[in-house]
Amino acid sequence: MVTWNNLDTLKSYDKLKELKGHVDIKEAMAGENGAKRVAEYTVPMASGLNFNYAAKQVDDEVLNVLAELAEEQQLVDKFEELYNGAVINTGEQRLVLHHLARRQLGKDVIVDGVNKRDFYVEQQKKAADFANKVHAGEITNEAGEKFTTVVQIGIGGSDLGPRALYIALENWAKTNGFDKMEAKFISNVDPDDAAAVLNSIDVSRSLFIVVSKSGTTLETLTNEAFVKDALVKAGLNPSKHMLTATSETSPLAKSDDYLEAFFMDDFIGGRYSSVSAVGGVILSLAFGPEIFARILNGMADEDKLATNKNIKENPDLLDALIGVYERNVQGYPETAVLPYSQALSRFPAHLQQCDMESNGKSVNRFGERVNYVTGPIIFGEPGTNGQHSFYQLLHQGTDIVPLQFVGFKDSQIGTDVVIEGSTSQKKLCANVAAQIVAFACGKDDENKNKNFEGGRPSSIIIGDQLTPESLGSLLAHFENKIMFQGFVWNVNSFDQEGVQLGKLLAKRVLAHDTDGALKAYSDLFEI
Ligand SMILES: O=P(O)(O)OC[C@H]1O[C@](O)(CO)[C@@H](O)[C@@H]1O
Repeated sequence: MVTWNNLDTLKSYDKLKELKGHVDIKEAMAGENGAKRVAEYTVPMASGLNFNYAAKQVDDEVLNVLAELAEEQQLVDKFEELYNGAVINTGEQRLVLHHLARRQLGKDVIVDGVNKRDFYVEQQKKAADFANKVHAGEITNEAGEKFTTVVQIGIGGSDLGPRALYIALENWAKTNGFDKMEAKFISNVDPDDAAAVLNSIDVSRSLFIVVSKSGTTLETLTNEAFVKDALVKAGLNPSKHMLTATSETSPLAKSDDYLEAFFMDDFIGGRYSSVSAVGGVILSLAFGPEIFARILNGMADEDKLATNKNIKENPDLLDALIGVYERNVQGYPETAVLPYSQALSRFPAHLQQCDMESNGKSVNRFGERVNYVTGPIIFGEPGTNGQHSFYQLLHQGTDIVPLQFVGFKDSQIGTDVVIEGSTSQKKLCANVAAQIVAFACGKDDENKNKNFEGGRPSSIIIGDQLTPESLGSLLAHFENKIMFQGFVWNVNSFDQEGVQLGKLLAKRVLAHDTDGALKAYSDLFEI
């Protein structure tokens, strides 16, 4: 049986606070010591990935206390409660079942007589069957022509994850013959977003998936109407081009305006929903069902590692614990995710929602304000581009920002060129290796303007190539890291009350039900 306690009630946390500044990473990474750490401080992940934390400010003493904290806070036990169907989402009194959508880790989870694993598998098969019929030309447009393009209409978790995963594999799919359909995304209520996509495709050959778990999101419903208007103006019947992915209780579920409806339930939160129909329909249409299945397999293999109570064999838990040490003991408010892979260009954006909408909380799961900091600010861009953008601050700024690099030995397309003795891929990898050492070890210079203090922590997740499996394992790693950190902070990582007020005020503006500052700002836009 688990107990839910605040971080500052734990004896291990008191011990951890005593270890502030305990490791001078500049010293620890110098010379051959550094080489030994790089070899020692690494944990295998799934799908051939490895989590290397040599440049993080930890040693065996810190790691031992982190292991005590994991045990005292019952982190893996709480994960087991979650995947066995406990009501972990206390804010909405819901189960949290996104792991079950990729593979069953524990017991059967039965809700209202329905086996939830069977439900998820059934919806994945429905998406696969539909996609196969579209690819085979069995489902066509009214003129009998094959559909060539699929457009997802959604926002937040109904956009960010699926879009990041599509972009991550788009070139891999083209290189390996899995590019079945072109995919596009409409998310913002800004009319230019939808108009630009509509202007870039042949709407007569396009399918549109209206993706909204709630079925009530203003931007998505507005963009659905925007697209329907374009279809009608093109002389097309929208109901022959529109699909929906929504919860069974949403208003969209009852509409017959759709060629097909795919369902998710209330137990997979939007920011964790790429494994549901939210990601499954568009990825199965774009790449084929087997590729979506391979992503899920990569996720499931990483989830399995997360059930290990030995933190040195559990990369997701270890990364989470080091992040708590950096946030709550070292006092770093931010962290950056820096993938040295252009294909992961939207992955940091997805992690911003996944992490900050999960752990950006100041009350615990019982509604009591906590007296310690919780979720960090997440940002990031692919390398090497970030080096020409915000790395100045990362290297010489007054704030220390812990860094999370991701890198691959091989590119996806394989086209490369040797210039001055090295390929572009080698240049990319050389840069990320160099950055880790530059941040950790710095460079002494009498000219303080040219001095690099070093002592700036980073980790790297490194793999051979970004494939469906390694992408899945990478995504699961961060999802599980966020979950474990939420357990440490005793917050509910699975609701999002903080996004509701803005929506309500926007509705008041549009209904001209405003006063005070709200009216004044509305007047500025002549609404
Ligand atoms: O899928 P829906 O219900 O349209 O919600 C879209 C997004 O809006 C939020 O509810 C708030 O940002 C997210 O949690 C969610 O992913």
